[in-house]
Amino acid sequence: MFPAGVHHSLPLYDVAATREIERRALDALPPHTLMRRAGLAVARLALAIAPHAQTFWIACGAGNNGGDGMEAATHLRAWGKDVVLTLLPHTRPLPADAQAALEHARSCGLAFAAAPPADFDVAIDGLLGIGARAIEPESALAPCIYALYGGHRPVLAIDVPSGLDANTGSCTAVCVRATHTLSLLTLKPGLFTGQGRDHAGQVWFDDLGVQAAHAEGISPCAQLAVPMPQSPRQHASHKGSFGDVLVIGGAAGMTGAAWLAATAALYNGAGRVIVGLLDPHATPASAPLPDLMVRPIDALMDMATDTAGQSATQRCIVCGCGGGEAIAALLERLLCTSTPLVLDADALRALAVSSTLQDAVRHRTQCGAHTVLTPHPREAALLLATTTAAVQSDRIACANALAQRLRCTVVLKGSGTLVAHPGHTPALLAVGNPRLAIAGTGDVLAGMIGARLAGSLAPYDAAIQAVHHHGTTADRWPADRPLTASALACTAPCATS
Ligand SMILES: NC(=O)C1=CN([C@@H]2O[C@H](COP(=O)(O)OP(=O)(O)OC[C@H]3O[C@@H](n4cnc5c(N)ncnc54)[C@H](O)[C@@H]3O)[C@@H](O)[C@H]2O)[C@@H](O)CC1
Ligand SMILES: Nc1ncnc2c1ncn2[C@@H]1O[C@H](COP(=O)(O)OP(=O)(O)O)[C@@H](O)[C@H]1O
Ligand SMILES: [K+]
Repeated sequence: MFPAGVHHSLPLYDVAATREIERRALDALPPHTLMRRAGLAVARLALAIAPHAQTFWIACGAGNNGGDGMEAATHLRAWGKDVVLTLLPHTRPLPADAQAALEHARSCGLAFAAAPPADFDVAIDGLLGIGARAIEPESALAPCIYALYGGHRPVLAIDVPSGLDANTGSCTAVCVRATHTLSLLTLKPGLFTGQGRDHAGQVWFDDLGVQAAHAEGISPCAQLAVPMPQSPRQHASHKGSFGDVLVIGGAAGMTGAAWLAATAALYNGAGRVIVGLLDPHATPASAPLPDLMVRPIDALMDMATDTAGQSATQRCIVCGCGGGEAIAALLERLLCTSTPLVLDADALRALAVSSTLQDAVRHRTQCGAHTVLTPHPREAALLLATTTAAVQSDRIACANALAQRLRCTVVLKGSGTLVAHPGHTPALLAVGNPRLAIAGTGDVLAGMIGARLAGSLAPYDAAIQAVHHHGTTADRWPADRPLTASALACTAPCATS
């Protein structure tokens, strides 16, 4: 058992895959072994979370998630704790494993209380696991769910917070808000994206000793990603070794967006950063740093579209940050180059309404050129001709669909950012926090990706590394220091992290 998050790259399995792994394990092990292991793991974690707690409320549903809770109860009771067990009313018999757990609990002297305790030190949520359907507000489950987390005590969710969709991280307003979740057998993607991070709290993982042996041939639906460590720079190098980032954007009133992307590219290791602003009145003197080069937009476009004399892989174009409507007219030319491209913001909006530009993106890939799109959910919805709510209701599927449709790398931003790339398992990064929900942080991410592409990283790796740096920097930001996009732009990744 260990905490899952930013330190380990781990496969994520959806419910169908988890059921198959569970079936194989159940076939291979003596009856009830898995649930006994699950119960012990839950009890151990509950005690680790609150070593001095005395009263544990274990809320059990009528499925196997409840069975895990009953097994946990037997251990906590044996360790001298006061255990209050409740069981949701049910009309159908319990599944066989849960029924065995119930009989085991009774044989250990445990009885079921008619109602939740008036007070408790720790609550354990065993109401619903991967068998959950969305809980409607009028559901008979609702009062129990509110009572679980309404006491402001630690809440340990077994496998999945009750009501959360384990595949997508979506839920209704009635869903347990846990402080900790112990994912059993497999790690579920819904714990890390959409609304999952708000409901799961700190996620722990226990494979019950079986996953690796029984997952053979079963593909994960995503990978909880940790980037490859960055290699230190060679001594025998020069500024050309680290590539040029060309930033094209910054229409009138939005020049800040281009400066943010450029600054982030500079701090993230680009050899040179050259900016072409679409605002005709902007002057080179307006650059926030003397390190940034500024060219008239026409000159920069000529430079961007002329790859003679320079290896195209040593350059990257970041396009669209504050680009306004003017960016659309430039995109066709830029898409014809073989230079790696990061398309953000207004470039994405232009792409969404033009099938010609979309064809050009696909064509680039056929020619071996790299394109990275960095939509937030609203931009992804425009590109997929759907609604933002539909994107958020299944972020993994939408990121995959967009990457397949446009045959390029897609970074779907937001809580639990996804990096999808045709032929790769989507990467899910459980980093970042709501302090990033401020204007300009997306421009910073575009620049961070651009610097890595200019440094010749493959697009999937460049995106994962940049999202990880962007998110972990925000996660480590001192609580008493305001996080702004410009401060975030001026952060450099460690060579070995
Ligand atoms: N069988 C085993 O030995 C093991 C089972 N495990 C546990 O088993 C869980 C899955 O068990 P189940 O498949 O029984 O599923 P659940 O325990 O999630 O419960 C499914 C039951 O709840 C009902 N239900 C679903 N949504 C509802 C809603 N919105 N309102 C009211 N009732 C609702 C269903 O009709 C069904 O009766 C896992 O999440 C995990 O906790 C794991 O511990 C591994 C071992
Ligand atoms: N609640 C959140 N949790 C984690 N990351 C977030 C959250 N809100 C925003 N972010 C991150 O902040 C960035 C915002 O990007 P974007 O919406 O494009 O902003 P802008 O267009 O203003 O630059 C993205 O990288 C996104 O993943
Ligand atoms: K649960």
